[in-house]
Amino acid sequence: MVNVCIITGFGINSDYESKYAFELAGADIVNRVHVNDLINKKENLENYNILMFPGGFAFADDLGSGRVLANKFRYNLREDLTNFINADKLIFGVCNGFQVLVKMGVLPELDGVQYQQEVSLIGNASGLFEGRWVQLKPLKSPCVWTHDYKHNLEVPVRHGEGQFVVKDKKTLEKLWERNLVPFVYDPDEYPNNPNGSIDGIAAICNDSGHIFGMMPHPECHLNKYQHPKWTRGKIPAENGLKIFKNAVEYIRKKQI
Ligand SMILES: NC(=O)CC[C@H](N)C(=O)O
Repeated sequence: MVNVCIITGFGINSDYESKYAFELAGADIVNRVHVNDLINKKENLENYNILMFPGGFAFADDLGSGRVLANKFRYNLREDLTNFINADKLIFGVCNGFQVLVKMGVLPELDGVQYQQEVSLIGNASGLFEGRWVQLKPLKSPCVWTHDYKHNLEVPVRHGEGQFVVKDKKTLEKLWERNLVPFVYDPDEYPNNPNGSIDGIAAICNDSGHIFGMMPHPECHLNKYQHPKWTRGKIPAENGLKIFKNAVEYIRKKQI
């Protein structure tokens, strides 16, 4: 069985699209689960094998996007999350969800999960909220979620704090040495790189390829009708649905 837990509550707004993406991808159970229901034990992560943090404005981006929700998990659900990660299950964070994962310190977890932040996503270099479709180039990586992308992926961005930064040069070197960057903005220049991320980094994964985060929204490009040029231009060969299908097929094969 492929059972997906999609975190919701407190200003998250891409949970329904994310649920639909996993249903299209063939998951068996896809539940939107309020973070408080996990904390109050009304729900339990051990009933799931895929966990997604969707986009939105959790806690209205107070203290910086993703910070409060990251702390809610880090200080109330650390044991459950660690068990989930150690069971080789899959975790995905999109936009606000990506911000949560890096600020919780579980991505990229270069020296094992220690809940210590190693990278961040800060205010866009433009100082503006950026919203548009962008091109991403897939790169070789262990990422389960981006397996077998052969063409540039076109997906929308909509964020104010998407600038990927690292705590030091060593961290950046490790990300490249270990191929932990599954997507870069291509071309790596504004406006296609909407936020000024270092090296055009749009997404990162951990060494196992099970934990993955990206700023653009693949759940908003699941079919050609969502693409802005579907009535009058060339539709890209691949869309965001493949990310969700890769995850569902991985779990089904591994029966985790
Ligand atoms: N669409 C989103 O998830 C936005 C993330 C975050 N609120 C930001 O503005 O950067």
